Order: sequence, then C-alpha cells, then structure tokens
Amino acid sequence: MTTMRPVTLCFSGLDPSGGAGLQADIEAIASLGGHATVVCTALTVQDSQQVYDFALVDTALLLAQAKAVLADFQVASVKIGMLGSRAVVDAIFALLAEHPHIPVVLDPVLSANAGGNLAHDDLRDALLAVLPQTAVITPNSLELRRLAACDNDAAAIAKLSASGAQAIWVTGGHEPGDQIMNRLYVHGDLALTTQQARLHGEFHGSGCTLAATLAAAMARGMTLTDAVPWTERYVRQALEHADRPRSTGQFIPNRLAHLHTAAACIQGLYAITNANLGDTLLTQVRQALIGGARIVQYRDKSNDAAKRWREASALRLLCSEFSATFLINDDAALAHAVAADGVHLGQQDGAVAHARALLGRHAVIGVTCHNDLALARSAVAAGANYLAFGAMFASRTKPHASLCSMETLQAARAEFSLPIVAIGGISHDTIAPVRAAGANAIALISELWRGDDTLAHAQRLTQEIYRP
Ligand SMILES: Cc1ncc(COP(=O)(O)OP(=O)(O)O)c(N)n1
Ligand SMILES: Cc1nc(C(=O)O)sc1CCOP(=O)(O)O
Ligand SMILES: [Mg+2]
Repeated sequence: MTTMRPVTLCFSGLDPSGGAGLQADIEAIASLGGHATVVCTALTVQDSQQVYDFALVDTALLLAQAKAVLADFQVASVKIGMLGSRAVVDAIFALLAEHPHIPVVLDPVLSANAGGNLAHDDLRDALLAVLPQTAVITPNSLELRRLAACDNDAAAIAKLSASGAQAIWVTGGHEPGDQIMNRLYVHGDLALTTQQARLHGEFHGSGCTLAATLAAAMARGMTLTDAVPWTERYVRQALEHADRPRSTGQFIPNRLAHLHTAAACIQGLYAITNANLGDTLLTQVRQALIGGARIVQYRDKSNDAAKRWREASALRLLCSEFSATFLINDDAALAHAVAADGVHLGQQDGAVAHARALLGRHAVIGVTCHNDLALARSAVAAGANYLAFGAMFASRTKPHASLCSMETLQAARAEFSLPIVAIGGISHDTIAPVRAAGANAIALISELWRGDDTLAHAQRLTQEIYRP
C-alpha cells in the first residue's frame, strides 16, 4: 500500500535568508498538510534587506532533478517561482508539456520585493510564451504591468489573457492605501475581489508563500475560488506573525506560526506537577510526556526560589524534547526567567496585560475562570489564550475549590473560540463527559500521579481523551 500527502513540485531559488524561495515553498506546503518536492533553479545571495547576486543552476542538472521527482511521485500540482532566464523557462515548460494534467501555479518572479534583479533580460518574453501552460499566475500589480509591458492593469490583464493566461490572481500590496485589494481574473474576466487591511511593513517572500500555498490548495483539488480565500487566510497569519531580524529591512513571514498558537498547543492531556513528586519530578514528568501529555504546568507553591528556578529550568528542557507546551503556574517572572511557553494565571495572580508585556505576543497565557462566564469574557478581552474552568468535580488537591457545572462548560464552548481547559477532580471515568461538554484539554493532578506506573497511566488517560 502507498500513502502520500498531496505532492507539489516546486521550481524555485534558494534564498539563504529563509524568507523566500524554496524555504517558503517547503514551509507553506508542509504546514498545510502537503509534501513539497523541490527543484533548485538558482542560488541567490540575499538577506532581509536586498538581493545582491544570483547564479542559475545548470539547466541539465535542474531537469534531472525534476525528472527524478516526476518519475517517482504522483505530482498533484506544480509551483514555479524564480526561473531566471529563457533557457530555464523553455526547459521546464518542455518537460511540463509531457504532464499536461498537472496544474501549474506560476509566480512571475522578475525582481525581489526589496529591490534587486532576479532575472536575465530575456525572461519576460519567455514567460509570456508559456502562459497557456499555466493554470494560474500570481503577479503582484507591479509584476503584472511589467510582464505585460503595460502601464495600466486593465490593459495588462487583457494582454496576458490574450496570450493564453487562463487565470490571473493579482495581489495589490504594492498599491497605495490602507486597504489591499486582490483580484482574481478568469479568462480575462474579474471573478473574485478580496480586501484586507494593510499590515505595517515589507515582507520578504510573501509572494512565494502565496503561490506555494495556492499550489498546495490545488494539489488538494480545491477550485480556484475556494483556494484563493484559503490561501489568503494562511498567508495573512504568516505575515501577522512575521519577525524582523533588524530594525531596517523586511519582515520574514512566520509560516509555522499556526503550530504555536494556543489553539494548536492547548489540546489533550494537560499535566500539572504536584509538589509531592519530590525527587521523582523529572522522571515522572518524562513518563507523562511519553504517555502522551502535551502540556505541562509547573505548579509549586513553595517560597524556595532557587528550587523553583532549578526545577522549572529542567522541565523547560524536558518539554522541548517532546515538543510539549511548558507553562508556569502563577509566576510570569519565573516563566520569563526559564523561557517557558507561557503562564497560567488565577484571579489573584496578576493581570494578563502585565504577563503579556513581560512574555511577549507569542506567549500562551491561560486564565482561571472558575464557574463564571463573565470572568471568561474579561480574560478574552485582556488577551488570554485559553480559558480554564473548574473544579469540575470534588478535587483532592484543592478540596475547597468551588464547583463548575457542565452547563457552564457547554455555554463557554458555545460562546468562546479560545481553547478551553477543564480542571478539578477529573478522573479517567469522567474525561468523556467533560470532553463532550467542550473541553479541549484535560488538566489533571491527583489522577495523573496517583499510581506507580505514570507512563501506562498517562497512556490510558490520553487514549480516553482522544477516544472518538
Ligand atoms: C489549567 C489550570 N486551571 C486552573 C488552575 C488554577 O489556577 P489558580 O486559580 O490560580 O489556582 P492555583 O493553581 O494557583 O492554586 C491552574 N493552576 N491550571
Ligand atoms: C489547581 C486546581 N485549580 C482548580 C480550579 O478549580 O481552578 S482545581 C485544581 C486542582 C486540580 O487537581 P486535581 O486534578 O487533583 O483535582
Ligand atoms: Mg494561581
């Protein structure tokens, strides 16, 4: 039996800054559930500031790369980025002519966003000649006019459509104004217009990310009108979470941002440490992680700052080993000191805004809401990333905790899109109703650490959490 994610064959240049080119393709396609096979068309010299130089890969070598992939994989879409010269265009499109059923997304890369040429002079005419072989091209408005050698968009669309372009998705980020308009033309006619607020700054590799995402969507068999908004949502998120390596120059899109959102992190078995684990803390937490815990909260109410720092630092490393989310209870300063992923705050543990200022925009901040939707609304307004409700049942760890009803949990699920954590007195047998009421993650203390085989126990609890 063979299994394979939808495969996209990418022809792009290598950008050592990691913002654009092949890395953009791989990150975007992989994070959307596809598999990127990559043919390197050029080695470029660039950073987040500008392009300095490039060297095209030998055409025969490039074709050999592509043939190896095409012979071995069922390629479901092709994404074409930097080609650089007529010789490369001609070679690649001659090969693609042997695979006419594979949709081709062409990003007509002529120059870089930050300035700097990425093509020989003969590229423009060569691209015009192969337009009939493309399913869609994705120029920004500057590339559109340059490719068509027209000074207005309408004339450029008409010319490229007459040259055989079936669909043209023009992005408007280079036009003035605080709103960006993107337009999809099919056979020369306007088929879809979308609008979004402009993000501040310049983004390195935004066009590559967009074209690769669109190709990933087409590899899944999506229609263009479905694929365009899907692509825009993903690209927008990558740009909203972009980082800037220096105070000048461009932002580098964060195409993996969604993997680190609270929605992705706050799911499954949420292990909270117990002070009575003593010297076995690390070994027991390791067992819980092997058994499937996805979140670990360090909860230690002692005043021993040195011990708290030592244990939290060790747990930080341990959780990284398992790509698990590591949070600190109560103490944003300790979370900062040990580079935890975030903090859990009770109603007496300080403001979300204070923790956010200290830990940054990517930190996961959870807030205790007891049995009270009004507390949850305040937490959402303050910028919390998840909401914790409890105690769901009488808790051995916190016998005096007030109870939260299943109705509150259900109402919270209906009202809030943030992940919901249920806590307090939950056992193996009560996981199912709590999950059914809408909890994304199940936080446990006594039930998790009560036996002498934490690994097996965590496995059973994890299985119960994910039981369909
Ligand atoms: C996931 C989770 N939910 C709730 C709590 C309780 O926080 P808080 O009300 O601040 O009580 P303490 O845990 O600090 O005693 C939690 N820790 N984790
Ligand atoms: C730490 C905590 N907070 C609660 C709340 O209701 O906010 S209940 C609780 C204790 C959870 O431990 P156990 O799984 O042993 O009941
Ligand atoms: Mg607290």
